[in-house]
Amino acid sequence: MVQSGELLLEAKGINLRFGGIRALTDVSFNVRKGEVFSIIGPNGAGKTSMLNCISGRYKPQEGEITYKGRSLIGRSINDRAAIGIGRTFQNLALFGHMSVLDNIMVGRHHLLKNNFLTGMFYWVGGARKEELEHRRAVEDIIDFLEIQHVRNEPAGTLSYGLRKRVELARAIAINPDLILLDEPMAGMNLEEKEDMARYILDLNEELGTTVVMIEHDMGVVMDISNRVMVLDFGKKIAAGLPEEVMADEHVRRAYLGEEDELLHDEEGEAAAL
Ligand SMILES: Nc1ncnc2c1ncn2[C@@H]1O[C@H](COP(=O)(O)OP(=O)(O)OP(=O)(O)O)[C@@H](O)[C@H]1O
Repeated sequence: MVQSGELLLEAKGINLRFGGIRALTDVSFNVRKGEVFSIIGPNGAGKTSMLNCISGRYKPQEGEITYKGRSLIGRSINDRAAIGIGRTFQNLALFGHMSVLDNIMVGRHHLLKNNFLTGMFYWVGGARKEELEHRRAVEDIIDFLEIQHVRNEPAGTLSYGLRKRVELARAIAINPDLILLDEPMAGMNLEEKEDMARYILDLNEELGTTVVMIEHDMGVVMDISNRVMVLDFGKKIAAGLPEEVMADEHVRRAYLGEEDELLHDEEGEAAAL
């Protein structure tokens, strides 16, 4: 999607510690409206911690995060969902015994205006109309992600790739302007990865949702990201266009360690000859 340049999310000087562990050190970055922004880095680099600071799961000891120009610090997780920040998790967090449809309905709960009292006037009040609207919105999401064929199946019986898609559906159900995806392709086969990449791009291009994504698959990152930020040991070591970041010497050393090992092996072999 074309970037409008308008800032949607801004993180400044984020510091997050767990006892003696420094998960994030002075991390600053911004995400523009309409971008696909990827966060990459080796295991333990602080990627999920950063996502958790945005979604409200973790509270940084120092730093500021603003969304649409308003501070997020001090806002609850539900509050952040209500202002349009959706997320998926690294490990699946679906209700396995519930149907796909009901799992996605859970995502809409915070949008339900009617409570128990108005619920008593279900047939005469607006509650029925509201529920119908929600059902329609959920059906649209089901169509969008092409999961009609499993809509009534218990989520726990689906293949891994389909469960990840249902999780994405539930995150979309809150009508997010910003969606945080934690390793959306992890554990998927090539075909499932290609499908997921297409859904993320459709979400971005057709629904205009801004995406912040953690992903280990470099092919996917290069293919679908507008910009990439690299974390290493809790610090930002690079940010920019995917090709710039991949060409960065520091990043190659930190992140593409395998390549260094390869070089060492070649050197080792050469030395042994
Ligand atoms: N709740 C927590 N309690 C204690 N330490 C934590 C907690 N969450 C994260 N950490 C630590 O913070 C550091 C960063 O972890 P984080 O999960 O953010 O990294 P990551 O880049 O997402 O790693 P991975 O790619 O393995 O998922 C690690 O040293 C981790 O052990």
